[in-house]
Amino acid sequence: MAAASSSSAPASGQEGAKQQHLIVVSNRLPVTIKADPQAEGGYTFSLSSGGLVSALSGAKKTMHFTWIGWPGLSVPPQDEAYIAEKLKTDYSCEPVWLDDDVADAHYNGFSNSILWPLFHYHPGEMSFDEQHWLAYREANLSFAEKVREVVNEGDMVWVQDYHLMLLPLMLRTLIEGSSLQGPHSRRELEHVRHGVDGTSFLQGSEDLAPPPGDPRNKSHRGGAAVDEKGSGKGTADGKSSRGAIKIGFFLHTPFPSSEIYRILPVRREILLGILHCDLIGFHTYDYARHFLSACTRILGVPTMPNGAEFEGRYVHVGTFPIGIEPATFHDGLRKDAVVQRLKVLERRFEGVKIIVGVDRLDYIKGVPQKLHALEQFLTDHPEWVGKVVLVQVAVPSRQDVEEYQNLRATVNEAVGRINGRFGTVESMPIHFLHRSVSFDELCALYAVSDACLVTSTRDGMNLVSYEYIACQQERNGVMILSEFAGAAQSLNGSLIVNPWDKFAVADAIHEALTMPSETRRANFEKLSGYVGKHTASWWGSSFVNELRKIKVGDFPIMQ
Ligand SMILES: O=P(O)(O)OC[C@H]1O[C@H](O[C@H]2O[C@H](CO)[C@@H](O)[C@H](O)[C@H]2O)[C@H](O)[C@@H](O)[C@@H]1O
Ligand SMILES: O=c1ccn([C@@H]2O[C@H](COP(=O)(O)OP(=O)(O)O)[C@@H](O)[C@H]2O)c(=O)[nH]1
Repeated sequence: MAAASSSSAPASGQEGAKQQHLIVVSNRLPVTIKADPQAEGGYTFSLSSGGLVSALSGAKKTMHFTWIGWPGLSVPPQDEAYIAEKLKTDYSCEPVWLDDDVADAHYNGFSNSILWPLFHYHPGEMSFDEQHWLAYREANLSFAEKVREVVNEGDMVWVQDYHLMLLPLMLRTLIEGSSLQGPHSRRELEHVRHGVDGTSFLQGSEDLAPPPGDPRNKSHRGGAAVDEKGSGKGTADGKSSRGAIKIGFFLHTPFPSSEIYRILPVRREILLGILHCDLIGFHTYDYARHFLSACTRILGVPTMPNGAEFEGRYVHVGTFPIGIEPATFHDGLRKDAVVQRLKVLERRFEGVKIIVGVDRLDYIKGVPQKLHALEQFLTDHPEWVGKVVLVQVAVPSRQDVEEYQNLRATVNEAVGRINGRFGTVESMPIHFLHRSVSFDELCALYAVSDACLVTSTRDGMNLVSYEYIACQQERNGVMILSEFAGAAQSLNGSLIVNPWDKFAVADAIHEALTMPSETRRANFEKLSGYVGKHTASWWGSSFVNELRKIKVGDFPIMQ
């Protein structure tokens, strides 16, 4: 652990003593850094917008706060200190530097080609590769070492998302020097800890090292050694101080049914990784239930509806549905530029109904399903041809991963075919934008649209649906929402659809376009009430307050 003076926490004084230190750890830092020879120090820095940044703005005001993450670029070693200093001073951030190949295999490899498809029920897209697993382990270890540098006893560490599922386990072992003796850990921790040559991210725990010649040393779960830095610095300072820090974890994606989850070759290791938390959060009750049932079936861990007993501790499990800051969109809609843009769009589409779609171009977003449903709708209702358009923003995403390149070709083909079939010289049914749009353009697009269509085949939450509602005060447009998005559990007042049923989605499009204004108003009131209350900052403070309240060693249910 850090000496108090090396942490960004106040070293002493009354305020420092009172304020609790919250350390948020996410794969990416919320700061965009760009090399710019004209800028002071050779780099520009800007705070990214996004759910997590808004969600934590409340906590930042009342707590001492540090954000740890990968800065998203590699720089010459001599520039690292300048960037780190700037991040610390201006943004309370601490960078984790990763080698390019480790960053690539961790993010594009294990995170986005293994965990992402599996967690979104696409096992066919999953390509397990032992080098990716090793990079995942190595990157998680680099994050753990950075946390160890800044953390102090009594701090809360909040780990974000599927990129960092081994981190809680590594923090317990590196920082607290405990928890390696339990019956569940003994076997699988070896797989996380030991490489082909038996090197470990810990020293001094040789009791768990596979003996030389042990076949596990050749297992895909072992593999290349953690580098010198990792193996050398990992000693837990000889301390055994369970409960010295509180650890929370939040998963932004779905947690799949255990029948899907158990496909993962390292299924035990990943579960053990997060079971070393005090609090684990999910967007929905279903995801929490799937996680608990995976723990029981795969690890034999005793569970209750709100937690699991793991190695003498109670791991609390809860649902914390994320939200947005609607005020940001309300303010956006008042901007002159947005008001003007809205007028232009209204004139351009006079007499035409607009359906908006905004998705990263990801196979989980069900864009082909959306296009097929629109095609079905225009086939069933030719009277609407020329009177309705789908404006589909498809934000390029993860273009280094093969499945995303294939998806782009599929979607391009479908757009071309449908526009070719239903288009006229005057109008095309689909306006397809394969790029991101500015915040102002997004506000205007949401506000001008009569319906929003979300057809994700799986989606942790889906914030686009919240943002659309935040922009519908005037128009009271209709939200058509996939039952497979986490948002469907909360957004009562939407038309809920099965995106795999193109006839049902086509019917919902018709219902949306012909819905009486009183019904739209009543639905909007319900939706807007929910979005206005369950904001991003509400989410952030709910989780942090829950973590703060937990007493380590408490067994609330099982006592
Ligand atoms: O930017 P990427 O690394 O490609 O990741 C994509 C997005 O992942 C996260 O989204 C997830 O979290 C959302 C908020 O909890 C949730 O609504 C959505 O269903 C998840 O997919 C992240 O929050 C986004 O910023 C990333 O763009
Ligand atoms: O050009 C765009 C269009 C949208 N978004 C934002 O991307 C986020 C998408 O979040 P969501 O939860 O719907 O899905 P995710 O992409 O995180 O899986 C929303 O906040 C959008 O406003 C964006 O960054 N650029």
